[in-house]
Amino acid sequence: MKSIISIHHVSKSYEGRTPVTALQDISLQINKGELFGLIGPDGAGKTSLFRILTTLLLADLGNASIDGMDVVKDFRKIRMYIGYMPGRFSLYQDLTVEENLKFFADVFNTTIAANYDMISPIYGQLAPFKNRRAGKLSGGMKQKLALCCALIHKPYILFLDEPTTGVDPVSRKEFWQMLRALKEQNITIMVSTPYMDEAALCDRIALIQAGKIMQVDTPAQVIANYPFRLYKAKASNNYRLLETVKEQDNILLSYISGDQVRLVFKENDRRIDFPGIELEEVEPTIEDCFIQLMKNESD
Ligand SMILES: Nc1ncnc2c1ncn2[C@@H]1O[C@H](COP(=O)(O)OP(=O)(O)OP(=O)(O)O)[C@@H](O)[C@H]1O
Repeated sequence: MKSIISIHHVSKSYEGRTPVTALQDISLQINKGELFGLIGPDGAGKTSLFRILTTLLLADLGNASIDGMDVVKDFRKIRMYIGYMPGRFSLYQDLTVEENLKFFADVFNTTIAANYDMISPIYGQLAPFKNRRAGKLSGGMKQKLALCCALIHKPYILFLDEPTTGVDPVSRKEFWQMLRALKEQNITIMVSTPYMDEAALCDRIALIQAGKIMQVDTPAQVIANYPFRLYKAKASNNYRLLETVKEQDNILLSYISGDQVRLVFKENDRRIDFPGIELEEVEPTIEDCFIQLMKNESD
């Protein structure tokens, strides 16, 4: 498959009293038409990578290209073909829905009418509120408007930085349906998220932590690559259970996930010195894979 976003050995640090290494030797290829997820917690380096790819920040080392255009030399050209939705949607709070959209259309020397077909399925939901100021919209509505603004010049590559952070679960679900529909129109989408459950909705994902890519694969293959048998345990007090198992030498991994403790045993010794626990083998989730890879990196 043809790659449309190519990243080669990109590194980025920020100077300051405490210098921060935000990206360490990142290499990635994103294929044409892919819905690609960059999955990682706050501070992992997602925004830094997005800003380098959208020509807003220079890498210290390495290079990247968008559809054959270099992010440094060809930055003007790239900006015409990409759409970027930054984290914390960059809307003008005092402008109305329609004024925001018109502003972004003007920036790209186009009009809402000329590109209405591109945004109509999403803008249709916003139309009843077109005279409302952006600052008075709900999180889900802001998110839809920000997506329309990123799409108004008909880009064929979209960069969406944490578009679902702080948005309610229903809007999150709707948003992913919109992304699927955009993918059907042959738009390549690179999207970042700290929500591990959203990883399953991508064609391929990169798991990023502390500026390093730990694994790149399809969500199903990331799960298939999990190297251990994983168990869930429930007890009357999960925190006490966790403290107990951390003292035991037959436990390789232990952490709380939701209402249970997740456990990986060394070899086959499944002894737990805690009364009345229920133990059951489970399929790993992307979050389990992430935690295991993080542990690998720190060992
Ligand atoms: N302008 C800056 N100056 C100094 N440090 C920075 C700057 N921008 C980001 N960082 C630091 O670089 C690291 C990576 O930040 P980045 O914003 O790229 O990560 P992220 O995964 O997008 O996280 P978040 O969701 O919190 O923005 C973090 O430790 C962050 O504090």
